Amino acid sequence: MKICVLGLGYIGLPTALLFAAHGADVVGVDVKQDVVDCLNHGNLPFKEPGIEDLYREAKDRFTASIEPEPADVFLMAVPTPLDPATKVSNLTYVKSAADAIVPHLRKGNLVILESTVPPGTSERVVIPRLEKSGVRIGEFLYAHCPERAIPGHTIQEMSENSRIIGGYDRDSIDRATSIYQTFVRGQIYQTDIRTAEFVKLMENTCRDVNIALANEFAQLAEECGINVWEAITLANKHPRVSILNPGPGVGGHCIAIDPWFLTENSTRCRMVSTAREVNDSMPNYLLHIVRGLLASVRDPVISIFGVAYKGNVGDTRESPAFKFIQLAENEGYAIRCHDPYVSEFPYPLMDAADAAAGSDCIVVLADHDAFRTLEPAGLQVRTRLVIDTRNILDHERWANQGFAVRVLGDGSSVQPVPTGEIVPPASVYPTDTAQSIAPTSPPSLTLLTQNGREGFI
Ligand SMILES: NC(=O)c1ccc[n+]([C@@H]2O[C@H](COP(=O)([O-])OP(=O)(O)OC[C@H]3O[C@@H](n4cnc5c(N)ncnc54)[C@H](O)[C@@H]3O)[C@@H](O)[C@H]2O)c1
Ligand SMILES: CC(=O)N[C@@H]1[C@@H](OP(=O)(O)OP(=O)(O)OC[C@H]2O[C@@H](n3ccc(=O)[nH]c3=O)[C@H](O)[C@@H]2O)O[C@H](CO)[C@@H](O)[C@@H]1O
Repeated sequence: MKICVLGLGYIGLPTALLFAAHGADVVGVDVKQDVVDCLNHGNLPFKEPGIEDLYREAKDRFTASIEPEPADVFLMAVPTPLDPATKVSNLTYVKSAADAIVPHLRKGNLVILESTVPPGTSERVVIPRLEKSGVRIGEFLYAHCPERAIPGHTIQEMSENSRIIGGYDRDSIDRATSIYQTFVRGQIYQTDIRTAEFVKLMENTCRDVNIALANEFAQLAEECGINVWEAITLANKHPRVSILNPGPGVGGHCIAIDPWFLTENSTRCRMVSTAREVNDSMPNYLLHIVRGLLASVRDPVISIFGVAYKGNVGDTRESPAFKFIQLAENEGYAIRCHDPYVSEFPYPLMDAADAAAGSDCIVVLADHDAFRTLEPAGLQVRTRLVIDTRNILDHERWANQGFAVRVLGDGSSVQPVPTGEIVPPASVYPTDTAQSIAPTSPPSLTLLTQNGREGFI
């Protein structure tokens, strides 16, 4: 069996390699020549746990190309971004991938769309484009098989998660099921195309709404003068309550985007868009906290630790860091960034010591494991203040080094501690040096447990 996978990004590449490692001949197609060259030279274009081992297993049956080739199965895993101005899905890449399949489409072929799309996209947009080949739907098979794997555990989850397969007809569903069964060990659930499109969006919208609730609880807890992390831990002891974690906002290529796909053709949705607004406003709320704490500091410098959209990934797509930096710069704060997982970012990335040098406030935005054990002893800051938006630092360790620790969602008061002797280095870059930016008294450590997550009862 030959499979042609269009789009060799975070989803398409691991999927292509899994098919190849399980016996299919796979040609992976990407419009980016550097991605194709990178793979054909035996290198991988991004990091993800387990991908090197998978590549070694798959490489004899995998080649990369800039152009699609005739195949038994065509699988599209191309981007489906959101237009930031209109909050409407941008289907350009899906359309161009479908058009690229057209010259090669034959009777009996199966076309699979893995990209996340608004309900109805397959029937209204993709299938009619594929039919321009002269082969009618029914003569070729079609399925929408949305991906559910979570970045950071993509390869493990691609094999172990259950999957939804929505097919045009019985043949489409059965054929797609048998192909995924080559490597999927989770249950496969079958349905129609539009339901599969809808289910994927419901899953991510559900998570977004629940994170928004946690973010609102964090703000309410601060008003009440209590610690939301302890409160969530206790509330989650209820057998039917499972509150998520607050944070600096929701990023990534999925959860910050997909709820808009669900609602773009509806006039009825209030909860979904309100949740988006709550999560999108978290960088504003965070800056409000910073502003209060640094009110008396002249020429304030903020050091951001963690610009990735979440912990332990190098992906910065839709990261709340972008909005926080933009807002802070607009108010005259100088920004210095550190992220041990990210290699490319529109702002210069520094090591922890350089990023903290002369800083008035370290703001932890991403919950990288590396930050849990971060040693503050050598950091030459000007004001000993750290804001932990993820409740992941070892607060006692920071407090022992004289830092005031402000935890998002903890309403106890915190006073920054000026060191008096440290000045910011001349290298603190002015506010306009980013090349471009995407569209985008001593600390009151009232946490009752280490990181306040478990065990206080
Ligand atoms: N990243 C995730 O964790 C995740 C999880 C579930 C679903 N999804 C969905 O999967 C889809 C792909 O996401 P991703 O994160 O892999 O995107 P990505 O940006 O990492 O990769 C997409 C790749 O497709 C290539 N491409 C664009 N147009 C093409 C074309 N016409 N032909 C061939 N290649 C083309 C791009 O150059 C890029 O390398 C999106 O719809 C996304 O919402 C992503
Ligand atoms: C339903 C679901 O699980 N879908 C997953 C999701 O993957 P993801 O990596 O985007 O998801 P998250 O890990 O939730 O991160 C999103 C953002 O929310 C922040 N966050 C998270 C939890 C929390 O309690 N508090 C927070 O503030 C976090 O920091 C980050 O910014 O979409 C993929 C593509 O569709 C899916 O395939 C994948 O299954």
